[in-house]
Amino acid sequence: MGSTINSQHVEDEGHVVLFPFMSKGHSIPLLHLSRLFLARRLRVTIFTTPANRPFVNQSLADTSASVISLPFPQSISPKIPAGIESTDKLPSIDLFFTFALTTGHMQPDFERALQTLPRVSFMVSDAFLWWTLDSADKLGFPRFVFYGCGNYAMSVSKVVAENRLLQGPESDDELITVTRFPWIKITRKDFDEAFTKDDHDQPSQASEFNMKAVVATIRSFGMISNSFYELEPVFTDYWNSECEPKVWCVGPLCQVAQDEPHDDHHDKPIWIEWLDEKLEEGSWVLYVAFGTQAELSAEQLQEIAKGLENSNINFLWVIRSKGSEETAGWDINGFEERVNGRGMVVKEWVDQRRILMHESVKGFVSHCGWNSVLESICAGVPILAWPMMAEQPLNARMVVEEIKVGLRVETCDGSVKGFVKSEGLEKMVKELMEGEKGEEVRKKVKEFAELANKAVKEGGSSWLTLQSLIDETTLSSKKLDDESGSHNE
Ligand SMILES: O=c1ccn([C@@H]2O[C@H](COP(=O)(O)OP(=O)(O)O[C@H]3O[C@H](CO)[C@@H](O)[C@H](O)[C@H]3O)[C@@H](O)[C@H]2O)c(=O)[nH]1
Repeated sequence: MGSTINSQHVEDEGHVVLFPFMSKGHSIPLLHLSRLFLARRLRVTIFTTPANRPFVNQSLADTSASVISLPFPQSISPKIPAGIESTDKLPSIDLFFTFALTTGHMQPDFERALQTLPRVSFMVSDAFLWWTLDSADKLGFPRFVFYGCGNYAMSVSKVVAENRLLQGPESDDELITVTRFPWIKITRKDFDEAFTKDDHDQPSQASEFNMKAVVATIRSFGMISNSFYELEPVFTDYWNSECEPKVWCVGPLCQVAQDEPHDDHHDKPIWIEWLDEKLEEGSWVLYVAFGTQAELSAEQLQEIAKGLENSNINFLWVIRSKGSEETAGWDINGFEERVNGRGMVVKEWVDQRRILMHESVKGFVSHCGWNSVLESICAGVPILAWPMMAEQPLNARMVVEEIKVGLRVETCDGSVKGFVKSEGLEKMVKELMEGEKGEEVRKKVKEFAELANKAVKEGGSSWLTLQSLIDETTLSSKKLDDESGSHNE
């Protein structure tokens, strides 16, 4: 799947337009998906914005994908600082909905650009770019919605919303049975406050945005899920028998990168060298990282440092590069000196998948962003689940309670997104790396790693699903061409 695709080899079997949402967690999987389309001989055009273009270009440098950037309409929302075109660069995640709603102003430019392209067979655009459905409708091609999350989170959220389950209990921590899946219990805290505290007389930006995304999803041709059937069959079957539109599981998309070669002589960051040393010593390493969006307070960072230091476990901790202000207020240098040799702190962008695949890495403290969950599963590394926002609490339930490939960090008040004291982290880190429960989840995650690998190989469930998606859409597009007598350029 990770083979080099160059323009000479691509035959024009159809043309797909991709429009990823402007955040790393949403763009990375769609960039992987574009490689799969290229490998199936489709022409690929990707839309982005000027500030995101270098990342897209770099990710697809060895391919024939065309990249088009449209201006980001920053002037519409002066609260968004000039030059910020990605949610992971926003000064605060509180600006998320302003940012997401602003993207709607890109529609006229998007449609003008689409009109200059060869006939489009179909489009895949992020669920957060709801307005792209209208553009596809106007220009007469089907739109697939890309949801960055898994089918468990999608299905549970749908059942909870439809049955108004969050409105019942008095306390935010009270367990609520998810009626359609009665073995699953959630709390109000598993969901973002933006959605649970809405005032009906004055709908929030969050509910306005949510409504637009949901309505556009229902009207779309299909949904593309970064998951594989064997990971969550109950929830995929539920969706495809009781909900619309159909979901097509074509993941885990991170597997696309599995065969990408690393030039170890010229491309070996110090943290990989450090992991190599640990492997030579025969020591295991815990990887600690919380994705590209999570905002941790200085106090929380301090407790993490203390917990890791006291655990006596080797660790590699990646702190978001944006966060120099996040690390203010605690003595990171003193900490690094004290754990020298046993722990490493990195404040740069890393190749997370490469770290997880390293043989020395045997555990992952993760916020349970869906990409991190999949990357950990594919690498056969068990997770210490520490959800922080968005659908991460549901992903954490899936990881710990449903497929049992991880344990949960201990919050000091027992609540889903509560503060974690150093003792709660230390205890669970030791359990994950050295305890019996850790051993059980390590065994289980390796079973899923094998299933993930099979799913994307030729003849596997995701491989076949992708083929049927392409067949269905490109055949109908060709039929339209034949009927109208037009041709692809
Ligand atoms: O230094 C870094 C930091 C991140 N990553 C990659 O960036 C992605 C991060 O994605 P994810 O783990 O899903 O975390 P978020 O960035 O927090 O993702 C957002 O998007 C996800 C997909 O919709 C949601 O599941 C999350 O809740 C939401 O916060 C992963 O592929 C990581 O491998 C790197 O490669 N290097």
